[in-house]
Amino acid sequence: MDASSSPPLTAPSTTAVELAGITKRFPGVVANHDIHLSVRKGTVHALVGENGAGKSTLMKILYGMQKPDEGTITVGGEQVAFNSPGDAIARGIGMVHQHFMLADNLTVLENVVLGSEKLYGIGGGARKKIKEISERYGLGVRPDVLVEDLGVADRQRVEILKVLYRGARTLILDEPTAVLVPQEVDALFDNLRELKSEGLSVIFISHKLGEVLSVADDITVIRRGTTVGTAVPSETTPRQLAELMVGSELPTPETAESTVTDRPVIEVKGLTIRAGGGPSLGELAEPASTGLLTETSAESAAGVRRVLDDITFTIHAGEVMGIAGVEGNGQTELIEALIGLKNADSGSIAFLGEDITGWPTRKRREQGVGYIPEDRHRHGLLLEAPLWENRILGHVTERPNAKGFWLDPKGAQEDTRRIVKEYDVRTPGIEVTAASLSGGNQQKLIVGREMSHAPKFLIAAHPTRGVDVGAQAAIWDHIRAARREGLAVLLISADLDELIGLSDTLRVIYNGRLVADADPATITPEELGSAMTGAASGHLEHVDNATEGDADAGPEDDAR
Ligand SMILES: Nc1ncnc2c1ncn2[C@@H]1O[C@H](COP(=O)(O)OP(=O)(O)OP(=O)(O)O)[C@@H](O)[C@H]1O
Repeated sequence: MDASSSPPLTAPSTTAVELAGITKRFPGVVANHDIHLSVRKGTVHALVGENGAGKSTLMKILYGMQKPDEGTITVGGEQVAFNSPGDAIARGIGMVHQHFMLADNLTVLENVVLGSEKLYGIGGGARKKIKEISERYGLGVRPDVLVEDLGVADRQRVEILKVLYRGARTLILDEPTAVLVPQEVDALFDNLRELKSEGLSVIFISHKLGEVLSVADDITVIRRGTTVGTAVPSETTPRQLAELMVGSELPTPETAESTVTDRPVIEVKGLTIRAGGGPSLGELAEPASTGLLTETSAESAAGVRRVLDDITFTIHAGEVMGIAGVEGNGQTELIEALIGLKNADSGSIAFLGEDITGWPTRKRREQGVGYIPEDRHRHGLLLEAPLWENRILGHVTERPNAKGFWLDPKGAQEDTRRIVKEYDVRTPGIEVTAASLSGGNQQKLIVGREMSHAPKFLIAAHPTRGVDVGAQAAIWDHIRAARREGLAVLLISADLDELIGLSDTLRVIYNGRLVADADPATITPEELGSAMTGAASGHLEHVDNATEGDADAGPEDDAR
């Protein structure tokens, strides 16, 4: 592709992109029905709607990943037909996916030029162009750092730069703020304003309606596959926007009183995992993610880096303990150690008074540990299997999926129907594959499955990621109801409103250590965000791990 093939800056029309009468059918579902979307140049245009409303489908059509059954696409005043993302890119359409697609072991420059070597070469020319784009839009991207050394927000900026490098004039951002802390969201919005001021357009998909109202110039609402209207951000409240999405009035959420007891359900003492160490127990395990942990306090004097460093906590029946932290600070390893996918180098885990440190994953699950995984595609679902088989996943030996030693498909199928109904999973049936569900509906299925086994301890990683506001409230209600019955929950979430709203106790993880406690009743998302990035805050009680509890993490502790 040639950079000069992107549309000229001064096209006569003020409309960047127009989708008209778009219809797209899948077996049993009309994903888009006569959709209209008109994106003005130099604006941020938000696309909102419930899970399964048809947002991703519409964007896949605009990005050339899927072909519409009916309707037209117009870019810069000219009607186009895309057969592939390459065609869309050539017309100045770029997409930043929710799951970043960068290669960790390559530099920023290598990642950016990969597949686009013809544009500006792979050396000086490319470096110059990257610097130029970075400066022009205030992205602060350095071409020669390794992607694995970058945090989530920096990776996102590299993704944005990558599409700009390919000549994008309209950028599609799919839930870009789901993984960012509030300060990073502000920085992203500054970047978007820079893009706008240069005449570029952004299509912004998000379930966070407050953010939508603060950043969008125009809003299009999609309901059940059809455009139901537009909203003017300055004249709309988040609640009104949600009601427009749903098509009815929203119930006011109930306020939840504390249900915390003094009965310990899970007791973790001195849990330590060194980088690269600890073979996995489960067949689903993945290699240790080192994330941001490249230096500083998690490194012992002996030079052995710890991705989890002397973690000690207790969660009681009826308690939700939230852990706040920027992604990559040890959360993944903590979750995997608790569910039995990763061995600890030292420390112990007790469940209802019994030491389960060496137990395999299946035994933990059978005894009442529920698990909503971080990455639903990798650990939560068999994408190509039907919904009812996904109901069985992780619970092969348990009722209603098994009778004695035998699988009970009928039992699983019946119960899948119940989950679909109770958790409002929008699907034409239980025989369709998990891959054909929208992202939010996949998440609802997983939450429904895990809650159905009446867990005593639930490991909930981003339980409502990608889920719309109505479904989020419903999932919170399910978790709160189980908490009243004595469920203990470890909640890890990038959504700080969720952490603050759902947690009884709140702790901050940084460089593999629990560094501070926060009171969910008084802390604000901004204060919590600062604490997560290592900054001090008056509303936090800083914890000295070494003196907490009676854990003994071993002799190497002295080295710190
Ligand atoms: N490849 C496919 N095969 C079958 N059905 C599909 C496929 N892709 C999407 N669908 C269906 O089309 C509808 C719209 O899905 P889409 O992913 O566009 O929703 P969405 O608005 O992006 O939802 P979410 O907010 O949950 O991401 C859903 O009912 C979904 O199940």
